[in-house]
Amino acid sequence: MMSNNIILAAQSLNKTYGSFTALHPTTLSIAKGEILGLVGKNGAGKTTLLKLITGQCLPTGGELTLFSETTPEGLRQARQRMGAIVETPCFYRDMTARQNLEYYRIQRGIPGKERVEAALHEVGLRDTGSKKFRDFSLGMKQRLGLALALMNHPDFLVLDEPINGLDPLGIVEIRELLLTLNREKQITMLISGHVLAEMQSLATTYAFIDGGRMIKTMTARQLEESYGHYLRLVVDRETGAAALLERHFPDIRYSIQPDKSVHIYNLQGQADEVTRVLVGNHIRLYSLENRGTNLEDYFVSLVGGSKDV
Ligand SMILES: Nc1ncnc2c1ncn2[C@@H]1O[C@H](COP(=O)(O)OP(=O)(O)OP(=O)(O)O)[C@@H](O)[C@H]1O
Repeated sequence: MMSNNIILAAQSLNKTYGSFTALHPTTLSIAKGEILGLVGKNGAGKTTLLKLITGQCLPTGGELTLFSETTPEGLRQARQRMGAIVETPCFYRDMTARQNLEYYRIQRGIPGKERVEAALHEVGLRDTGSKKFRDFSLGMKQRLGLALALMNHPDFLVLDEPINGLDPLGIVEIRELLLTLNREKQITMLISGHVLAEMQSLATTYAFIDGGRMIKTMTARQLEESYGHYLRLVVDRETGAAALLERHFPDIRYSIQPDKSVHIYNLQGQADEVTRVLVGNHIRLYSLENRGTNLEDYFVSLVGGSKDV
């Protein structure tokens, strides 16, 4: 009997097109509340896996369990609890955000006109008024797709490359929005992407796929540790500095090296704050540097070849 905590379980799930294997037998599970980042280069098989999950294509073999359901009828019902954007939804260029969502609400038989308003509110598009879809920025288009996926109050969101093509600000906005949905509405997520760094601070678990094969899964913490990025500090009193930092950053993970330098594994984005705390407390800071491999280089070391195709 599968735990209720498991939203999705794939067991040797695979897909071939004639003699071509788009997805080799894949085993994967997603627990409630998780944000799984499915990372792979173009053509790696991400969309194929997502389509098998959403029911947009049928597996050649293996088993899929969604919300503890495995039969075709059970899966159909389980998918009612999902929201997905796999392949960009076809919105009407000459209609507004509201008109587009209302169209799909009726098409999909989702009861309650207020769902449109609520979904627009959730993605921050309530004030787009009479602006037509054709005049939307890419970020707004992604948000509208997300609003569509949210209209049926899903417990599980499946999003194919929601961050692809966005500018840095757009990336931050979508990431914040997805994190809010995950935290406030406890929506479990499966998100694909081909740039590992864009998934950072979003995914709680990573699954790396290449050439149709799932090559590795790891938690965000394991990723952080294994790609070996850290802040290296050299100070006059290393143990005093460490104790001080522990008080200011309760989640800090560090080690003191034989050469007395301090390596901090999880505060890369807070180097200024670390400096301020040390200097403000009369610790002499001789040097502070960001060290280690770049995240995308680590990705290439996992999957091989160029960073992108
Ligand atoms: N209907 C199909 N018939 C034959 N081959 C297909 C079909 N759909 C996908 N493929 C092939 O399966 C492989 C995996 O494709 P998939 O779309 O899953 O990759 P992806 O990782 O999502 O890449 P992208 O980011 O480009 O969408 C590709 O080589 C693709 O050409």
